Amino acid sequence: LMDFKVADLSLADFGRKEIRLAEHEMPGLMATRKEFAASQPLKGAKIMGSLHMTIQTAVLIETLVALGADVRWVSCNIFSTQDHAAAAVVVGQNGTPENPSGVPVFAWKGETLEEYWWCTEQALQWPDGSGPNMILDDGGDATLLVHKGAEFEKTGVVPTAGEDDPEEWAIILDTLRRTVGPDKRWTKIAEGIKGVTEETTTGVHRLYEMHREGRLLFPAINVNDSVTKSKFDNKYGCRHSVIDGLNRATDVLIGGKVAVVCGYGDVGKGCADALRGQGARVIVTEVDPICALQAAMDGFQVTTLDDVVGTADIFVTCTGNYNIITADHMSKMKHQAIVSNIGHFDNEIDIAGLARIPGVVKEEVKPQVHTWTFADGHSIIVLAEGRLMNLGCATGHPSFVMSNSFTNQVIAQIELFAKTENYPIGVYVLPKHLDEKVARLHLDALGVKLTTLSKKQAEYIGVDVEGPYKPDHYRY
Ligand SMILES: NC(=O)c1ccc[n+]([C@@H]2O[C@H](COP(=O)([O-])OP(=O)(O)OC[C@H]3O[C@@H](n4cnc5c(N)ncnc54)[C@H](O)[C@@H]3O)[C@@H](O)[C@H]2O)c1
Ligand SMILES: O=C(Nc1ccc2nc(N3CCOCC3)sc2c1)c1ccc(CN2C(=O)C=NC2=O)cc1
Repeated sequence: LMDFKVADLSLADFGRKEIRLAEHEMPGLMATRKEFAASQPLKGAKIMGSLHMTIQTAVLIETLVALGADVRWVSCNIFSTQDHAAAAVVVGQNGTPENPSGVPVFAWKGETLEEYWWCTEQALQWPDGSGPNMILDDGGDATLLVHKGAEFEKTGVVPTAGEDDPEEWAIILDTLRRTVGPDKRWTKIAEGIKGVTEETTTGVHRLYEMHREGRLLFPAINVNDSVTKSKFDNKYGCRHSVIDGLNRATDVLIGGKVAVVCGYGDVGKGCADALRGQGARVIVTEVDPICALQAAMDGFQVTTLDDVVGTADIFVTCTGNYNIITADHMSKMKHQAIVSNIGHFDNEIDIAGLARIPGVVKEEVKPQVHTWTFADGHSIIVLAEGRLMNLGCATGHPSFVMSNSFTNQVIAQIELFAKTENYPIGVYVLPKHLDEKVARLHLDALGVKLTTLSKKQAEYIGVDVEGPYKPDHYRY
């Protein structure tokens, strides 16, 4: 009998239909299923995954299984689970809600923090008491729990805080106190892990920090910095989903309006391009002269937020920085200006400051869309309460974008599991030829025909005919 905990198995049929549609939009993952069907490179792999339990992630999970892996899964965010995706993964392609035969998933939308860490603990232990030999992480929480558990068992001393939020750290400590013991469970789990592949900037930062401090217990592949992951996530994902979020939230006509994009990095470039595509007059704000020059070269007006805060209609922050749009800015905005963030978690817009303005009144129009009315009677519309509007007001990135990110994950899992000897403890990025391979696996679906270098041409530019085509420091 399989162990799992999800919201509602009866949603499996709906989830399966959406997974089928997503598979068509995830050609990289489906191509790896074909390429590796015979060789089963992940046979023997026991993968614990901690990554948003969405429809796209379901396709990733079932790809890992198709390559031979034994998988257990949790979400890495208490709100990001799509319950129909979780249900479909548990039931599996041949099971029924009465007789599920898929993959153990411990995730549901709206977990408490205690439930979140309970789920992570469940997925790190197989029914026979053994642990995983691979981790697939997004944000580093699974890697953190294993490391802090092993540290606690080794020193016998309560480990120092690994989480910024004291409430969350207290919950992790409770988990550790309850599970750390003479059986050295966490030490055994850590010793059994060949490596971890990490999805995002936050998790990668934590890995480099652990390695720098000599605390990293197994090798890691930084998937985030694959070009075919971060460019897609940041630029093409947001280019699609900033419009998706704005339309679902407000249905405002973007054409003819003035839109301000704060930050012209990968995300800002995608957002400015998308908003211009809808006919908005886009104004960019930047602190970096190079990015500001790029914006100007791309035909955007570049000025300060103070210059345009009273005349613009739509604001999108994508700086990765904090306190970009202040309460004072918002009080000066025109009636029904739309304010949104697609950049850093939840502090690019000063919502707390806005709430402290005397006489301001917040009203929910519908989930994730609020009006804030000032004492003088004018209002602004704030999306997702200043949090990531493409997640709060839309469904994150489209499947094709995630196919690029997740094909990197599958290739990285195979690298670490099948070629562990090539990866002494440390943090690695995928070699460029594998990054290029991810791109190759997506070309047929878009009808792309690549040109082949002649031998002489390859020699002329100093590359192999088959690539890699660029030096490691090349900026795409
Ligand atoms: N919502 C999503 O789905 C999603 C996807 C990918 C990345 N992100 C997040 O978006 C943020 C930006 O990502 P990125 O890859 O574009 O980063 P980036 O560093 O490439 O770009 C950020 C830009 O903002 C500029 N900036 C910093 N402070 C500023 C300020 N005060 N005013 C104006 N500009 C300022 C920087 O100079 C930089 O050019 C990050 O927090 C990233 O985690 C969100
Ligand atoms: O974080 C994600 N999603 C998310 C969804 C809803 C949500 N609601 C929230 N709250 C806050 C408090 O008040 C209540 C509402 S926070 C929140 C977060 C998320 C990130 C990346 C991908 C990337 N991705 C995949 O991994 C697969 N497809 C994708 O797009 C997904 C979700």
